[in-house]
Amino acid sequence: MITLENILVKKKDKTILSVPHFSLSKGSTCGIMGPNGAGKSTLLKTLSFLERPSSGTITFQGAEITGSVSLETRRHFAVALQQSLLLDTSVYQNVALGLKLRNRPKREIRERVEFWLQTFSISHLSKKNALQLSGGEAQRVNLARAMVLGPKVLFLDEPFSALDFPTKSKLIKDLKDIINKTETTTVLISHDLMEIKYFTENLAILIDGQIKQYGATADVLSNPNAETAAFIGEWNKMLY
Ligand SMILES: Nc1ncnc2c1ncn2[C@@H]1O[C@H](COP(=O)(O)OP(=O)(O)OP(=O)(O)O)[C@@H](O)[C@H]1O
Repeated sequence: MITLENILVKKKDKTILSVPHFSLSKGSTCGIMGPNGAGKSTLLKTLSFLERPSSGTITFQGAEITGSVSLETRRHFAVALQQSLLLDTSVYQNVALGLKLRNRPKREIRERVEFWLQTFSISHLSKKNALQLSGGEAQRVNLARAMVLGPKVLFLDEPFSALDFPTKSKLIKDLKDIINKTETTTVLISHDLMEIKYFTENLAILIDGQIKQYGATADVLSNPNAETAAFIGEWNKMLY
């Protein structure tokens, strides 16, 4: 789906991301874990074309993306962050906004918004102001707002980290079901091993701007290499 080759991202002459090769297969769920400042958000911004690398090649669905990214390509991606950044209007309008900006017909907007409000179990909040929601409700609206656009790739940067355990586990389960059904390729940055273990098929361990291990999540966690073990080792042993 997306391939990176010889990617370097430099900030103020310092290399903060160096990825010789990375590929994300269609319909997969990929976790990214690593210490604070390792470059996880930078990798996510590079994969989602929000930030252009200093050098290297990015391929999307077999076509190399050079120069500026077309609006059409950008529209295949959706990003949800830890902070839901909702607008001061109703839940319905927040979810409808992206479709309105794409000039979709009114009837289609209504049908799609209603479908996604229902799918995320937030239909009852439709008329409520989005700034008056709990953290869990706001994150559901945030994810509905992303999924209503029918993205091919969904990028999630710690979307569950501010939620309490029951709220988080219910949302993760619902989102996993949705992603499986829609076969949406998904990238999840998380610091939570349980989240990663439940949600992702593949896992990349990023340390000091480099991917130190990448493979099936179960393999990476059960057979960590020395660098992965030094990062997650004790925690992994305590939990599993
Ligand atoms: N605009 C910038 N200018 C200079 N340095 C930057 C800039 N953006 C990021 N960095 C640096 O790049 C490194 C990687 O940042 P990034 O946000 O990608 O890490 P991260 O793994 O997502 O961190 P965290 O887990 O704390 O969110 C950090 O050392 C950060 O300080």
